[in-house]
Amino acid sequence: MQLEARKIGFYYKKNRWIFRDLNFTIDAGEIVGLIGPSGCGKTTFGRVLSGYEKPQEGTILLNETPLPKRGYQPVQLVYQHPEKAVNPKWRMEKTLHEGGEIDRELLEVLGIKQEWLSRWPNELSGGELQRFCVARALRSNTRFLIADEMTTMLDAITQSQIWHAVLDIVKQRNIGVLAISHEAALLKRICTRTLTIH
Ligand SMILES: Nc1ncnc2c1ncn2[C@@H]1O[C@H](COP(=O)(O)OP(=O)(O)OP(=O)(O)O)[C@@H](O)[C@H]1O
Repeated sequence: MQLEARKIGFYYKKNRWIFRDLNFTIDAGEIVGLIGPSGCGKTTFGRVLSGYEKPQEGTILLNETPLPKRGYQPVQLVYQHPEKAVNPKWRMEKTLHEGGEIDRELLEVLGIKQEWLSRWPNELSGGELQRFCVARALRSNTRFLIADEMTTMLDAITQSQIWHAVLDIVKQRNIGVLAISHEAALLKRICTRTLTIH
């Protein structure tokens, strides 16, 4: 299984390219770091790679096939602000169901307590909420995970617990991960290779 960005170009404002002619490939089971200065386009790249934004040029291919237009997306994105990624009017159980059948074992690995399922998002800490976003993203048919500053706002212990769980799961399921982060030390610890955007 391979996720490929082939000659992609993207802009928000006509002809003001954020990137162009960009090629990138990640294989199943790889954990690739992406680092670079603020504003260089890392988040934009993650959004294009996961199918949230459509590039003006080039294609995103999963095993040589374009990403599905609808239905469950095999490339999942988890970003920095879990509070913006969940519906504030849904209890956590419903949010989890958005990702399909609830996998109890996954919840346990991620340290999600049963009693949190009946809570509203604003009744959880940032770290607790992020665990739900990770669980929702790691449904059984997820093949690649884009983790965009996934643990940046969390304390060191929570950061380490979440990454520990994620690395366990992706290893078991041979999921590829693109980890976007400002933290070179974190990327050095978890990644098989790291790319730097200048
Ligand atoms: N929705 C948008 N509309 C217009 N311009 C945008 C939009 N989102 C981002 N940009 C611009 O695109 C450029 C790349 O932004 P992006 O968020 O991808 O960078 P980044 O490398 O992830 O930055 P950071 O490390 O600060 O998160 C920036 O100049 C930003 O101002």
